[in-house]
Amino acid sequence: MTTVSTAVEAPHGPGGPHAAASARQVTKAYGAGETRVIALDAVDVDIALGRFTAIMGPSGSGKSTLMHCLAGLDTVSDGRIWIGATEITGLKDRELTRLRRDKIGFVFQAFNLLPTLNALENITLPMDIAGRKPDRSWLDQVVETVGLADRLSHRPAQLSGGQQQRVAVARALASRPEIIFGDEPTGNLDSRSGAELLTFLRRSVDELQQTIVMVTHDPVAASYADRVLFLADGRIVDEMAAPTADSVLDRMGRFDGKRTS
Ligand SMILES: Nc1ncnc2c1ncn2[C@@H]1O[C@H](COP(=O)(O)OP(=O)(O)OP(=O)(O)O)[C@@H](O)[C@H]1O
Repeated sequence: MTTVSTAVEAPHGPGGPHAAASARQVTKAYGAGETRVIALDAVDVDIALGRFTAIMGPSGSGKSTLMHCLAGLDTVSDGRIWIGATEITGLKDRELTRLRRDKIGFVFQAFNLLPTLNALENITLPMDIAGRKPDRSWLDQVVETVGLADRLSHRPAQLSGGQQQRVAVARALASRPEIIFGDEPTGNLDSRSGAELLTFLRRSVDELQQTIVMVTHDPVAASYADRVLFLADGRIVDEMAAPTADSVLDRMGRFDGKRTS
């Protein structure tokens, strides 16, 4: 671990120039007294820039909590978090909202598309709301990458679940966020649509240099990542580079007596 910089304006966070996000000694506790739960226990992690990272672990191990804290959707009880060079712990609500809007993309299980807008309008909606003009050539590249070029004028109801989720991914990619967080983004998809979506996420990393962090229970989904972080009881207990579905399944099997979904 490198020395933790205290300057908010530092050119990079404590993980160095190749970290898109970093956590240092992050603890998250819910409740108080006898019902107090330590969801994250002094977690240190760096999320590699331009890479695809999966977060796995048994149910209740703290995966969603870690992702929500890294993405500034939840506050930490202790410790510090950076997105790129910007420390987000301690930011005021308004600054955090702006940072999330400008630097972070989200893909959740629910697609959250507006039914009255077509695919293209849904993709550009967050930028329209922010008053930003989409970069046309980038948008074309994103639409091409996620394979939606011939579906742009369709409304969500005219698209399959997999296509709707691809619109949600394109929406996350459109503003070129520094980092995209996905919470079980393939959770509601059949296996074919899920595989398609994971291929698109992989391509956005390989071809568009996107940084992606994805929480998943599925070893096949995790095998699309460059690196898997394994959480247990609120701590990162292991990690794996170049994962395969079998190697991830094998590692998950060693969480003795714990449910994995
Ligand atoms: N809002 C909350 N209030 C109280 N406890 C919470 C809250 N959110 C999470 N927890 C607890 O924190 C721990 C970690 O939860 P978290 O949702 O991060 O786990 P997870 O690994 O994502 O689980 P799953 O795989 O089941 O989605 C669990 O013990 C959970 O019960």
